[in-house]
Amino acid sequence: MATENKNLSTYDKTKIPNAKDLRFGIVVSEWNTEITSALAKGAFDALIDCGAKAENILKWDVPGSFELTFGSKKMITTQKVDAVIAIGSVIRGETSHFDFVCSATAQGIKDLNVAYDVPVIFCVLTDDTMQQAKDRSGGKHGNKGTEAAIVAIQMAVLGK
Ligand SMILES: Nc1c(NC[C@H](O)[C@H](O)[C@H](O)CO)[nH]c(=O)[nH]c1=O
Ligand SMILES: CC(=O)[C@@H](O)COP(=O)(O)O
Repeated sequence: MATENKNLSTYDKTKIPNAKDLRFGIVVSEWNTEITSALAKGAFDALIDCGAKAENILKWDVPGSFELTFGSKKMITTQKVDAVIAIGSVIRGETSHFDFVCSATAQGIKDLNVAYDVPVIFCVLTDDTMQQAKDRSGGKHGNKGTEAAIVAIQMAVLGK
């Protein structure tokens, strides 16, 4: 289902585990900070709405989406967190650099989920235009940060 047919911000709180005892890391890329800041707010607000304590949410910034893998690994290996949300916004430019950044970031985050026992949630927008990014970070399609927060809670309690 394409995003245009699914609002990214809708969730049924009665079906989400309470996050009061969970600790979260949020690693945020500074590229396209207008977008990534909105995604991070959406994620933070949703975690709080689902019972998480503000003092149990640790936020780090990294330069770009390519650095999300290292930043998330550092978070996992040095901090006590039950899940990490990796937030980025990659917007296509004139060259193929977009493809390399998107692929490397997706593969890197996937690799972390294989190598470690802490879920890392892929909250990286990969858009052709700034408008598409705005639409998915609090615009007409909702906020992918909200969606990522709900996934983080669900994955943090999986198997427990
Ligand atoms: N063009 C975008 C980038 N590029 C920067 C890379 O992510 C990386 O920081 C650099 O290659 C140094 O390693 N990053 C984004 O997050 N979004 C972009 O649109
Ligand atoms: C995703 C990118 O790295 C891209 O925004 C860089 O732009 P360009 O391909 O025009 O150098």
